[in-house]
Amino acid sequence: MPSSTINVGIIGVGLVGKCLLRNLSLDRHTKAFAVVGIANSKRALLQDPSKPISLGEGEEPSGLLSSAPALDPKAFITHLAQLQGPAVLVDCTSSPDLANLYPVALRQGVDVVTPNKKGFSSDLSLWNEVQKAAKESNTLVYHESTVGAGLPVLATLRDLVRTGDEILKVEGVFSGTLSYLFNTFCSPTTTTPPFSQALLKAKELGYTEPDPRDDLDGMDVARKVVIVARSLGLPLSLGDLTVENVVPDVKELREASSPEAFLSALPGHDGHFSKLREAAKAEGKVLRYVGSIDPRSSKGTVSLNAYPSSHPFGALEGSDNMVAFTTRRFPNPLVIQGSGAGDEVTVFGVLADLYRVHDQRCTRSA
Ligand SMILES: NC(=O)C1=CN([C@@H]2O[C@H](COP(=O)(O)OP(=O)(O)OC[C@H]3O[C@@H](n4cnc5c(N)ncnc54)[C@H](OP(=O)(O)O)[C@@H]3O)[C@@H](O)[C@H]2O)C=CC1
Ligand SMILES: N[C@@H](CC=O)C(=O)O
Ligand code: NA
Repeated sequence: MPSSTINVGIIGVGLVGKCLLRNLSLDRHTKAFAVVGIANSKRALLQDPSKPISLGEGEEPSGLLSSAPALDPKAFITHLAQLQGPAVLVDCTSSPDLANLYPVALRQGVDVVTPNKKGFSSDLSLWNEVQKAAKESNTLVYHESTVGAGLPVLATLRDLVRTGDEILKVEGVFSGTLSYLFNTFCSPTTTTPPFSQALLKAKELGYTEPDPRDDLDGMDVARKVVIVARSLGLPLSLGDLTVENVVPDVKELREASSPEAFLSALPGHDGHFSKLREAAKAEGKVLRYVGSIDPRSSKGTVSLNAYPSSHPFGALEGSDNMVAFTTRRFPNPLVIQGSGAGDEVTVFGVLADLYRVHDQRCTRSA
């Protein structure tokens, strides 16, 4: 009897994972997906597909997990592998340790869908191992939300590459947080908040990484640039990129002992960012944090630049990302634009990936 339902295990039920669980609890998705496991960093609830886990109105994942046993990530994967029918591990953490387990899941026949950038931007050996494990075990890996949240950046790239286009340049505003920060902090039309306040707002809106220093030091954008480069077939790693850290070079910020210590020291350095803004303004420009890849030279850069407001990057608003692919077919670049951070837009990409798996698994076995 062909399966029409995919068993889903979600590790990480914070901002993104909780929003995913809430979406998967809606009637429109329950025919296609049964949530058979959820976990945070401490506990895991495993369930039979006949009694899928769902999150009702007003319920919190912490409530569902309160009396669950301790998480053993390998046992979580084995639970998925042993169930009847196709299964997907959805990693909604930012943990490198879980990313290291993707090959283990794939080799047990469990597909992987994730917005976690760590696994695809860290050691090239892990990237290669993931591709090899997926190929050899005929399993699937999708990670659209690792770049531009749910915006169809990687799907478009895959189509461009697969259909034989030649990518000449990829350039973009890849961070929802930094886009929001510089769009509001450099707004020529509205009263601008101090930089540190804009960051707190970005955190409140769910745009930042669990540790906002990962956004400000450029590493989040660098990871996205590496993922795009590798998706293009370039063997780039973080160490190959030139990355501009926007955190002022002072000990209390660069060596802050915790995210909280960093956030409480930042207001003392608002003047640093105001000076940068005023210098750009004096030239009629605004600040934007941009990543670019030149496939011909295999070089990638991530930096804070000044653009006139008439430039497409200069005209961005809110948390918008903008990714421009200049290719042989598209000498005037193919441009993707839209909100690049936040729970709903990230979950859009994760759900779209889950439906990609569903299309292939449930058609294949039918
Ligand atoms: N926010 C956004 O706009 C976007 C986010 N992403 C990515 O989505 C992922 C999740 O982000 P977000 O939901 O904001 O993060 P949160 O910090 O809100 O949630 C993280 C969750 O992962 C759990 N967790 C952390 N480490 C482990 C571990 N080693 N094993 C098991 N569980 C663990 C946490 O558990 P506990 O509560 O117990 O600590 C928590 O449930 C990140 O990789 C992020 O980069 C991607 C695109 C956009
Ligand atoms: N912190 C990230 C979230 C999405 O990847 C960002 O701001 O872009
Ligand atoms: Na995306």
